Amino acid sequence: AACSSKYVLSQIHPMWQQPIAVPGGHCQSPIDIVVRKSVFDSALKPLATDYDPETCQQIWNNGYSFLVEYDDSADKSTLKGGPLQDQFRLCQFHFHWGESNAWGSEHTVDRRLFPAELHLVHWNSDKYSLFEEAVSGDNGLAVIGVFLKVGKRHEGLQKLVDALPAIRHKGSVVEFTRFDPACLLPSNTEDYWTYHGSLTTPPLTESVTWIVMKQHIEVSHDQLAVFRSLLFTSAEEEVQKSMVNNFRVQQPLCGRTVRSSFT
Ligand SMILES: CCCCNCc1ccc(S(N)(=O)=O)cc1
Ligand SMILES: [Zn+2]
Repeated sequence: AACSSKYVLSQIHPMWQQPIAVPGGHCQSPIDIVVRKSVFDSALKPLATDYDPETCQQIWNNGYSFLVEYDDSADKSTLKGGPLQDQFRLCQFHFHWGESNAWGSEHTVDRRLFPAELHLVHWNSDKYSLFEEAVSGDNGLAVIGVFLKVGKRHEGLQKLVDALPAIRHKGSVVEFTRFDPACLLPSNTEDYWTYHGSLTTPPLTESVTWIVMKQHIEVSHDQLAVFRSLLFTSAEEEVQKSMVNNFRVQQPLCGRTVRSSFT
């Protein structure tokens, strides 16, 4: 399945701008990871993240999710190793979640749904000079996916949760500094699945090396409830819609192989 990275036209579903069908896309994301069909690859290395909290700049509501954005004008917060040959720069992270704890993740593992999923978005700074170029370029992006489960309170996440009421509406931005995203990674960063896919929201370009961590992180019910207090809508809109179920439906594998770094 040749994974092109050209822009693909997609039908936009009124509900959540949910692209439901993507003609011409054979490497779309997210997918269901069928564990027994994944192929162990001993050449896969542990992830090597090197994030500088000083590059953290702002947190904002873009009407799909909330994003924490990093200064990616230099190689200061980087990702290497894993399945990657090149060096990638962190540009942002965000989440996807459900209206209930029963669903919300984009990827699934043997059809198992998680209440939420974290995406750490990086672009290939060996090949490209801007995120916008890498978005539609081959081997342009690397996204780390981390599943969230409801359990004990995540102390590192709380600083981010406390900032959310200030960005309730679409388009709101507040300064957000000195946040180390490494605190959101699971303790085990050796075990992951990896496959070639796409962005899960427009432009849906097939430029992503996905790295989905096997180990989840835990957050409390109350922390996740604050995610759901965000709104899809801007302050001016008369009907306010709560920001929930901002995940894309699973896409066909189209013959792709999912590799695992563990047996
Ligand atoms: C050209 C401007 C694109 C902005 N948005 C990029 C984008 C979309 C989806 C994902 S995801 N959900 O696949 O990680 C990451 C980044
Ligand atoms: Zn995402």
